[in-house]
Amino acid sequence: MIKIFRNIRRRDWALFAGAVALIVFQVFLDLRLPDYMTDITKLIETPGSELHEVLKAGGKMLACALGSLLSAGVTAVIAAKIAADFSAATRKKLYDAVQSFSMAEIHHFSTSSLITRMTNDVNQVQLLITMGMVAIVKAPIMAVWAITKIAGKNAEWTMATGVAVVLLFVIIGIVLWLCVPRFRRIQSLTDDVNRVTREDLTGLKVIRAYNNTDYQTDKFERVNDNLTNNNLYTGHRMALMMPGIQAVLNGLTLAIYALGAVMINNAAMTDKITLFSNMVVFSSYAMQVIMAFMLLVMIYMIYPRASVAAQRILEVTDTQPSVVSGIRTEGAPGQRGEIAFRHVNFRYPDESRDVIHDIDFTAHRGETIALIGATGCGKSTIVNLIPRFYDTTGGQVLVDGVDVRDYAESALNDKIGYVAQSPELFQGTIGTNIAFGETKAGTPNDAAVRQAAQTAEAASFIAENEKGYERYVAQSGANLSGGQRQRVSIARAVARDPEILIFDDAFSALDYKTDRQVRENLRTACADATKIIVAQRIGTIRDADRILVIKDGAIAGSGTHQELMANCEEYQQIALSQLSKEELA
Ligand SMILES: Nc1ncnc2c1ncn2[C@@H]1O[C@H](COP(=O)(O)OP(=O)(O)OP(=O)(O)O)[C@@H](O)[C@H]1O
Repeated sequence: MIKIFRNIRRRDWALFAGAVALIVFQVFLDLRLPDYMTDITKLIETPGSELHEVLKAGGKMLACALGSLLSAGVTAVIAAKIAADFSAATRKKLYDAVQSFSMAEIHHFSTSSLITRMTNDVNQVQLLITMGMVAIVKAPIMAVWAITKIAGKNAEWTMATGVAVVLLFVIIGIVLWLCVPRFRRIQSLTDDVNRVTREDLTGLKVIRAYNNTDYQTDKFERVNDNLTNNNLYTGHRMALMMPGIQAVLNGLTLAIYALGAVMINNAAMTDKITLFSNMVVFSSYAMQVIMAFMLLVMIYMIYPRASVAAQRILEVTDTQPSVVSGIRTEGAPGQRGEIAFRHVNFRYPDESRDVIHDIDFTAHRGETIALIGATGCGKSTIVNLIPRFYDTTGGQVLVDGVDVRDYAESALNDKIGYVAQSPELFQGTIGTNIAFGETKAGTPNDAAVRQAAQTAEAASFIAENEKGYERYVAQSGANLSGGQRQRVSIARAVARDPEILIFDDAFSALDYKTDRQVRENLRTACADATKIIVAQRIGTIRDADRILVIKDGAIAGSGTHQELMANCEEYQQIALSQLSKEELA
């Protein structure tokens, strides 16, 4: 827990020191109140006392109360500021950590859990700082100070206060024993609610089309009920605690007054008023002692959840990304657009077997290399190793003669234009989406954006809309068709003018005519770039310089369309399943 407080900014520690001074001042003022009360009682007891003397003592009491109020207000403002700064810094740290993660870490934590950790978990720790900071500092100071004030005053009353404190601890102990394990579960149960909600929202169309709203609703209700029941359990027990504490408080006042009544009754006439005044003063100090312990209770209520939240945050920020950036900014001299796989194997984290085996091929500058094979055979996995979404578990991937692991992340990314299987667009405009890729030369300019849109056959549909490149794109490109999204994402890759273009099944939503046209455009506009094309359609890849046939994660055949038709059975099967013999001839 303490480790997470390193995220408190240095200048906020200075504020914290100021808050501690204010809290000490506040406790001092609070504990002066009973002293002035003693003065007033003494003045009333003393014959001949003047009213203005009583008013003067009363005025001091009022000033102390107002001073204490003001200090408490300023302290609360400082605590809120420190907590808000802490949250901002922690969220930034989490964001940076997530940005540095490879797909392996993202899958390990899961997207929904990462979102809960960045929002809800940070809020829990923020709450602890806002409410707990004052309590943690104030409670011990107040308890010790108040105890020294009452110590040695009266054995019976001190004993009653001691019993009340012990009772308080017993009540709090029992409630916390029951609740802490449940507090610990709240965060993971919140993860579950987020996960199901996210799945519901992203799959809304499918859920409705399959009349499966009830199934998903059941799923949601289950996780929602788990969280609700957990909250109810802790809520009910915590609710019992407050009346318990109240009873102890009232019981203590009653005990002090009952003991006082007996003492006053047995005392000589002259001592009765002094004893009465002592009793009133003692009971106010005793209340301060109890209040100090109640402040600690508040921390106990927030601490377990905040502690779990802090652990979850630290799990993310302490995780070292499995893909670590190298330092090379350039490839081997004279090399450009060269990709070489050297006996590459790969196994996904937590899986028991390799999904690709001994992949070995070289792609030269300007070549088009295609990967084809049955679904799930490992095509995407192979191309994902080039931009280092994952690192190989055996062998080497070289770009321009240098192992991809040796490149600085941005230098490697600069060389690559990647088009994913499901095109991911961002909220903005068509123009901002195509110009999305930063390169060494900066953001692609308007001319590059327009040229890329031409190459990707996107220019015509962009021109159809009156806003053109300023047309609004919703989150994930939800207001564009599948084919339009694919064309914008192809244009985005082309606009970077990269050495290497990777198309992971990126033509699947295009009609045959557009598919052919885009490939022709790429051949001329990106003649220098090495193109790696993953595809399911023979038509998309038959003109490639080399086609790799992938079967069960290994290369089952390699050559041109003609060569493979002549000597690769797997390729022939795929080809004949899609095209007639005449078309293939
Ligand atoms: N993140 C992952 N964790 C574990 N296994 C995975 C992961 N992603 C993919 N796989 C598995 O790896 C194998 C290869 O998947 P990959 O996506 O590379 O196939 P593909 O040939 O591109 O398929 P498709 O043509 O259907 O897109 C599959 O068996 C798949 O289940």
